[in-house]
Amino acid sequence: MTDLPASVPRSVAPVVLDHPLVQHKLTRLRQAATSTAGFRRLTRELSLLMCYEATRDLPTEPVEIETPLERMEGRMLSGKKLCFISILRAGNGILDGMLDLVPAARVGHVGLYRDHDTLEAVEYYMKLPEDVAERDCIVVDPMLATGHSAVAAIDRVKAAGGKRIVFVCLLAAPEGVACMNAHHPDVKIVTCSIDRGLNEKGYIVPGLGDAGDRLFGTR
Ligand SMILES: O=P(O)(O)OC[C@H]1O[C@H](OP(=O)(O)OP(=O)(O)O)[C@H](O)[C@@H]1O
Ligand SMILES: O=c1cc[nH]c(=O)[nH]1
Ligand SMILES: [Mg+2]
Repeated sequence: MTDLPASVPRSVAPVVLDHPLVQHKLTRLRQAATSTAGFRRLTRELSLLMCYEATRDLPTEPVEIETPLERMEGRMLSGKKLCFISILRAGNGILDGMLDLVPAARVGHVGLYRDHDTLEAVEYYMKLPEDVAERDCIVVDPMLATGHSAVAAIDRVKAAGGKRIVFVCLLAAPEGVACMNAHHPDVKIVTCSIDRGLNEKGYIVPGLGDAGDRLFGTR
């Protein structure tokens, strides 16, 4: 097989968090009997764990510090800055946990809803930090179903200059992963599970239902 030229982006394999804590919390999250409060708390806890993985490749630099006993060289995040981008509205459930870990990150919002009939993403709001081009971007949304919403959001982040992008979700469908790989093969997906597929209404199965409705108690 001939090697692709370096300019052609390749698909980055999705990272599935198979850690026991993640799987335990995800299973409780999926249960229909989990309350709105429980769903919100579990989403926040899972977000901390996903943030840990999504920030794995951030560069660090040596820093001289004094412990109470002696001088030493530690490491801290280098000058590169982070931007979290939440796909409204369910993305905000993940954003909260991410900001607990990186409180200084900038935040962008892309408002999209899925048209129930066409399953296409419809934009209703967008606000990104001006310097998004200089930041590492982590786009968050609990669900990657058809992939239309994530692809539309990342289209907009790239149009604004965003280059290094990771996409974080609780659940992905194989269809959504394929859609992302087709449109944004340079974007790494971090998820807690790749489920079996989509049902006739475009819901992830076995899934967890409508993430936005479960987070905000709107149904
Ligand atoms: O991959 P897709 O097929 O595009 O589906 C995933 C999208 O659907 C849900 O949003 P929804 O439209 O329900 O909006 P909400 O967050 O306001 O509930 C979910 O939070 C994703 O944004
Ligand atoms: O299963 C799904 C698919 C899209 N959006 C959701 O909230 N859940
Ligand atoms: Mg919804």
